[in-house]
Amino acid sequence: MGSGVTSNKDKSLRGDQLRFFNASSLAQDSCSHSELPHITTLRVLKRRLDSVASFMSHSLGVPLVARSVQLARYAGTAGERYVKHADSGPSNPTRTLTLLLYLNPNWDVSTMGGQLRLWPSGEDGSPVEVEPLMDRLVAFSSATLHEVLPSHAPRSALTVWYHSPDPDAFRHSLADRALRPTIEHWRSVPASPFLYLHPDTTSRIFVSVPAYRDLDVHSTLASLFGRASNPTRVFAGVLYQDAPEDAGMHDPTLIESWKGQVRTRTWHARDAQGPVVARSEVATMWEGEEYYMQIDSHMRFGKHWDLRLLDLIRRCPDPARSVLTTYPPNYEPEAETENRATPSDCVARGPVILYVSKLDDNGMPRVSGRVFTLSNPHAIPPPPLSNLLNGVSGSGDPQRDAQRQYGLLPSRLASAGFVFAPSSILNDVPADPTLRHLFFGEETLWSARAWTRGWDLWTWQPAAWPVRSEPFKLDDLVRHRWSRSYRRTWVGDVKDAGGTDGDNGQWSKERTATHAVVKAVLGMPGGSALDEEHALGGVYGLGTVRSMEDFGSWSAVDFARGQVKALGV
Ligand SMILES: O=C(O)CCC(=O)C(=O)O
Ligand SMILES: [Fe+2]
Repeated sequence: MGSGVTSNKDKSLRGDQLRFFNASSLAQDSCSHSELPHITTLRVLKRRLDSVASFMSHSLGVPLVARSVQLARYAGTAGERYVKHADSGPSNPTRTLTLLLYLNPNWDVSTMGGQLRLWPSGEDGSPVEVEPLMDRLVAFSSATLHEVLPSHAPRSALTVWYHSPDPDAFRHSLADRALRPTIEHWRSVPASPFLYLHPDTTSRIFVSVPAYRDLDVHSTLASLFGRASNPTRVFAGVLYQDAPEDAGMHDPTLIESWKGQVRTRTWHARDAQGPVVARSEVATMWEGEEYYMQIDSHMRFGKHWDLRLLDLIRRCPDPARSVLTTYPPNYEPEAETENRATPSDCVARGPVILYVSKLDDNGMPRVSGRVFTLSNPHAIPPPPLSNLLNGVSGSGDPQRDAQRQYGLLPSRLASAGFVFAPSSILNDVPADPTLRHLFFGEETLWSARAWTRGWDLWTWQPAAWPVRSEPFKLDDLVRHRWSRSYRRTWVGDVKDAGGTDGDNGQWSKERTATHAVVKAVLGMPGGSALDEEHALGGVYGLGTVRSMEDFGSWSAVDFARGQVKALGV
């Protein structure tokens, strides 16, 4: 297979040590036995680069073939560097596309240097710099001038060069087209290639789990801890709202290994007052963990979900004021396996876009989620893929950069069933315990409170994530069991007890009063008078950083008129 280690004679021009592999033999299993584990890893990484190249090849209509694979290591002991050069030239006329994947955990550019500097628009244009962070992928035309700045720590990268018969055609179609992807193209993108595992090794996560007579809650916890990279830094607060006949429903052995990290409280199901009140109760079990995650009691988690969320939030333009949220895809417990990836998981889905679909009969905004497609009128355009072409430069617009570089998409609304945010959100936008018996309406109200207090809402593209031997299955960060038929529900129990919509009992009265508060805070018709807590700037009211009018435009709801606006594409 590959040749041995080589290096350049003139270390001042190029100070790295190199190992080359033939792109096809890498794919064909012709290496020595002792090398096999490394080759397997390389193969996984290379396939990841190949899928990016294949996307670009399709988008631009230019065939691209992987020729050579290079592992390069700058020892970092003597400021090793690589001076300005292009990867293609007379000796390499068909080299077209350079894809680089950095393999440097814990890279700190302020002490280690080692940036890749590129001149995407030629030597007269301004250069862009890319930090060689773990798992970061950079793509550029091989004709682009670039250099590696002096490295003061060991710095490794995998490079694959792709060749085409006509590199100029490739370059020009890159330049001509902003690469506005069609949905077919976009769906074939291996999600965010920029996921990197530069790990946050200290943050703890508090997970809020209100449970109503849910026999799935311990399996949810087992998945939560079992699939985390660092389960010892995960803590759960569980509120069981159970009836006496539910005794024995929760198998303690499922959470035995983590019981020191599970804080519990139990209410009689009869005393349940809906999810918002339950979330408010669970919040009292928080003990200062840095992050807050709000989930439902019937969820499953993807491998390394903790690291992945910590990574994602760090890449939001304002990580301290950002909320990651989504309506997760469904799971069926019957289909659960260790790997949990089903054939359909191999198809890249778009991100889920949340929007207010209607106001219901009680005037409560209903939130819906749709998988993004270009034809979906509720869609926010996907990140343009031009970032793949000329290095990952900052555009000066942090929102755009987040979108472009990391597959983050701004979200109009937050879902109640999945929120991940710095735990300061617990102080800033606490669950409102006065919202008794509220079900629909919670999400829009909480979103408005968070947004007007300056919190940004984000969702993400589902990522291709290497899972065991199946490198490119989509392993979702989180899944949710959408069917309610397997369990008692709070709404169902209330109805059985006579608390239906037409009922004149206490429950209906209280719920109507709650709806009036929701409407009042949101500035909708039919609201009640606002008390101090719910007034503008009050603990359960709107914030003053952004206006409700702007939230209306953002979420496409005319709250004052009580109308849902049509969303433009
Ligand atoms: O490692 C890098 O950032 C770039 C390396 C490079 O330019 C090369 O090996 O040709
Ligand atoms: Fe290079």
